[in-house]
Parts: sequence; C-alpha cells; structure tokens
Amino acid sequence: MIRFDTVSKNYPNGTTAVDELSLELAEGGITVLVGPSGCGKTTTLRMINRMVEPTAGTVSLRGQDIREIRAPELRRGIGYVIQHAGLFPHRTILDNIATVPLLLGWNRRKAQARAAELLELVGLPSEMGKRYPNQLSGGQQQRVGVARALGADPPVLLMDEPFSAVDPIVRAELQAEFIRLQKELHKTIVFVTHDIDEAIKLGDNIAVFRTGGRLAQFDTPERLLAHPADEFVAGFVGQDRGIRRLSFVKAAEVPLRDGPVLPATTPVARARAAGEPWVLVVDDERRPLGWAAEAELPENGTLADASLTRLGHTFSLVGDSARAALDSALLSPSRLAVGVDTDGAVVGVADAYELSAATAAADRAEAEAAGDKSAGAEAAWDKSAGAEEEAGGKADTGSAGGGEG
Ligand SMILES: Nc1ncnc2c1ncn2[C@@H]1O[C@H](COP(=O)(O)OP(=O)(O)OP(=O)(O)O)[C@@H](O)[C@H]1O
Repeated sequence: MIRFDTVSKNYPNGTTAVDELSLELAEGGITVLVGPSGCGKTTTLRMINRMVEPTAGTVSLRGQDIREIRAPELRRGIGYVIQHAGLFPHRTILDNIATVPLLLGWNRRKAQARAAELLELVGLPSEMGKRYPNQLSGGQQQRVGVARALGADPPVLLMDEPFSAVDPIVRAELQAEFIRLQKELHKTIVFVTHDIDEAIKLGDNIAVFRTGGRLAQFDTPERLLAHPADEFVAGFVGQDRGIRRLSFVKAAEVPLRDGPVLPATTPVARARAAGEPWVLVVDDERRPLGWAAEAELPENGTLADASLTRLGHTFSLVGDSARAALDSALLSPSRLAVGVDTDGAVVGVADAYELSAATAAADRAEAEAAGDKSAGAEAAWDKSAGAEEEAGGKADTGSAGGGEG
C-alpha cells in the first residue's frame, strides 16, 4: 500500500541520504526500518508524509503518487509519533490528544470525548487528562504521543524511534502495549529504530539499511535471522541470531522424548535400574517435583525419600517458544528441558542438542513451503498450457484480453 519506486534523496551538500530505494510496505502490518545511525531511516519515513521530498523516484500510497495529494490532506491520513513525544507543554494532556480532531474542525466537546477515549486506549487513567506534559513520566508522555497520533483514526502511522528515550523496563512495557494496540487497530505502521531487537520484536517485516541509504535486506524477522543476505546484515543482526531464531519456533514443535520421568512412588531400585544419571520425579498427576541424581539416591525406599534438586524452570508446550525450551535445558541440573501441558503435567524432555533440531525442522518446513509454491506455480503453468492446447489456435486471442487488467 505504501510503495517506494527507485526513490533517492540527495542533499545539496552532496549527501546521499537514500539511494534508489524500492520497497513495498504491506497494508495493516508493521514495517520496521532499521540500520546504523545516518543510514537514511528518518529521511525514508519523512518521504511518506512529504516532510521530505525525494530527489528522484516515486512514493505512492494505495497506488496514487503522493505528489498528487496536497501535503495537509495527505498528513490527515498519516499519524506521526516521534521520540520524546513532542507534546505541547502548555496544553493539557486531553488538549494535546485533541489537537488533530480540532484541526479537522470537530467541535470541542466531540474532540475532548475522542481524546478521553484515546487516553484509555493507550492505557492511561482518565484523571491524567487534566495534567500537563511535565507532570507525566517519559513513558506516559510517549503513550500520549501515540494517542495524539491516533486522533483522527489515520490508516497509516509513522513512528520515529518512539520508545528510544525511556529506560529498558518502560520500553518493554510500551512495546508490549504497542503490540496489543496494533492487534486491535490494524494500522499500516512504519516504525524507525536503530535497535535490531526492537525491530525483531515488533516488525512483521524489516528493512535493514546500510550506510549510504541503501537497502541491505527486506524480509520477515524469521528470515532475517535464518538467512541474512550478507555479512553486513549478519553482523547487524548479531552473533546470537541462532538462539534468537528459536523465539519464532513454537515449543509445541520441538521434539520431545519420554525421558527419565518417574512418579515419586517408584521404588529406588527401579529408578536405579533406569540407568540414567538424573531422574525427573513427578507427582501422581505427572507434575514435576524435582530432579533426583542417580548417584545420590537412598539405599532403599521410593523416590519420595530422595533429595531433589530444583528444576530451574519448565516450558509450556502451549504459548512458549523453543527459546524458552532451550533456556529450560541450560538451567536444568540434568541439562534436560522439561515440557509441560496446560495443567503443568510433564509431556516430555529434550536436551539442548535435541532442541536445536527444531530449527532444522523449521528450515525443512520453509524449504517444503517454497517447494510447494514453485510446484504450485508449475502446476498452474501446466494447466494453462493444457488449456491453450485445448483451445487450439485461439490461445493467443484468449491471452490478449487476459493479463493483469
Ligand atoms: N537537511 C539535511 N541536509 C544535509 N544532510 C542531511 C540532512 N538531513 C539528513 N541529512 C543526512 O542524511 C543522512 C541520513 O539521515 P537520516 O536522519 O535519514 O538518518 P537516520 O538513519 O535516521 O539516522 P539516526 O539513526 O542517527 O537518526 C545522514 O548522513 C544525515 O546527516
């Protein structure tokens, strides 16, 4: 829906801020522009609402060249959020949020009602509406900035490092809130950050820029982690991308085995006969109680008499990722991750090596999906070839009226 067609921006001082950028941003999704300082992210963002005009190329919105839309009209449909929120210091929070509705000619009562609604939407209590920006924390001001950008319910939202100026804990809260909000609102969002972790967390698609305003890769977070286009992207994504990739694999997809899991009522002799260095002791509903070391089992009695070592943590097969499973393995005294169902009952165990097979499985699924697509395309091609044969000499006439139109 937002399309860059060989767009460049050169400044008179000779700087090329953006260099022949071609990019198509999906409607209703979050596209993150990420890259080192000065690589042209903000310039790219501002070319969407005509705060910066390209030197060459075309930016279009829903198929229309944005140069054909008057800037004020264009910006009415595009919310804009910046670092430090940029609130008007002498206006109350409600008045700040009501800015755009008032500019659009809404009456004061309606604009204030909308502002109150938005205040609630971004998770702030209504009594804050009467305060002034300096009476709010940085994180709260940033929420107000988002509420203000949503004032006229614009389909597009541009966000330039909106969460960079707050501490990491508040930042994580704002990110989580932002994900929740987007699930509700389905805006087309373009989000600038220099933080690859933020990009991976928030983006449906990520455009990685290199210095000189050149696009290095445009891909989903999963593909960026699994298949960086070159050394620059691999370096930018970071050395732990293999581990981070596990965040995109569902825990339900990791291969588990039954493992050394025994109820507390099991006689010690039987536990010893299992021949495992560690045994996971469970209650009569298979909920884990702790690990028993084979070397430290009592002479006789049952596993209920054994001293147990704490689990570290389990991972849930519903909701957790393979990364949580790997963490469970690394923190476990037995080096085995323990997978549980929604009731907390043990489903199975796996070590780190076995868990790493999850990414191999993801690779296979991806390759199969790609294979299916090309197989599908081949089948479609065969079909149309068949149709042409059936239609005999009329095939040419038939295709002339077809095509994309
Ligand atoms: N008005 C201007 N005149 C000249 N050069 C400019 C101007 N605005 C930006 N630039 C240059 O264009 C390049 C891209 O700038 P831009 O602000 O788009 O980068 P960025 O990726 O957003 O950087 P940061 O992460 O540091 O904000 C930089 O080299 C910058 O110095």
